[in-house]
Amino acid sequence: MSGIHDGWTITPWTRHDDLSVPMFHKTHVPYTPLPNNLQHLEVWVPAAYTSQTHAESLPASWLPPPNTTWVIYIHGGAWRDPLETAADFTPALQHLSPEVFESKAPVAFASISYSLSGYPGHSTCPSSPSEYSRNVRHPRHVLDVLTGLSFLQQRAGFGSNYILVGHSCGATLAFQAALRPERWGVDSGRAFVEAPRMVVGLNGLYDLPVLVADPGDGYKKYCGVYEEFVRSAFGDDEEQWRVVSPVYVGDWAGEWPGGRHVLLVQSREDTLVPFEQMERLRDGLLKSGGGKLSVEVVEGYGDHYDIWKYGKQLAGVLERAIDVFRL
Ligand SMILES: N[C@@H](CC(=O)c1ccccc1NC=O)C(=O)O
Repeated sequence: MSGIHDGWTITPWTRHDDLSVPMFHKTHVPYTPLPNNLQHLEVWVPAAYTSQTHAESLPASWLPPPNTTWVIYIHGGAWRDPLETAADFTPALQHLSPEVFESKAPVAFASISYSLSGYPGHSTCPSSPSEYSRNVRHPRHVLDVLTGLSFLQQRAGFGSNYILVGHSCGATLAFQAALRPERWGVDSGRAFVEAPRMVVGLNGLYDLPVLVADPGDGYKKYCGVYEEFVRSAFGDDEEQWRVVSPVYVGDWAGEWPGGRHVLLVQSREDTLVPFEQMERLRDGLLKSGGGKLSVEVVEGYGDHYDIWKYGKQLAGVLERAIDVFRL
């Protein structure tokens, strides 16, 4: 694990003083042995948790303490837009209140990049058929996320002590990643991945058949776009669209036994994702989540991308999530 091909040790820590508190950052850490262009992740750890608060660098092999709670982000972009990346998490890290780090329980952050589906019609960055990282289909997206989580867990040893946060299709992926991995064709004997105790969904896509067929007033003009990206990511078998949608999970308590908290954030001003997507998942979680899963809904504000673009709103959501998680 610590050989020369290990993605953790080949990637240096660099110090960043432009975030809410000084942090050490690893960028583009490959989480699989022969990574494509998108199979990498970002890591940030507050400098206060190192023994050298004022140091300019750390040994690349350094790891935060094993009792650290991790907050791990999955970006959106309809499973296909290369302009949304793991770096979308940065504005939130700039806006977090420094008080978050005054607790004795340390917090670190990661953001996972993953392979995308084809987007030959992108206005500025069309995919070409030869780009391996931009021509995958489900379950590759969620398997990449699970591989990234497993990579981090094997190194940093945090187990289920983490909050998985996703925006838009990243929220879909976060809930998929919380379910038993066998669902996505992972052999449980080989897949060392522990589910999160908390998932935070931001302006998420949770019911793909309804999104494509009947998204409601104000959203019908996007039916063609929804259908195009759903077909690109999940293929033409409409039964599959149901199988992959979190809304149709019949037994949350059984499929995510370690789940303790869900926080759903949706803006009514979101011009791309109908509010009803969140309401349908909320109802499903309340119905079969069992006694151990708490579900909280927060109304967000602004348009679809505003929540992460102007990091203040996402920072507030993370502060709330960390508070609930620590209860
Ligand atoms: N920028 C994306 C559009 C997009 O991300 C999107 C559009 C409608 C509903 C949800 C979306 N994103 C979810 O991840 C694209 O060009 O496909």
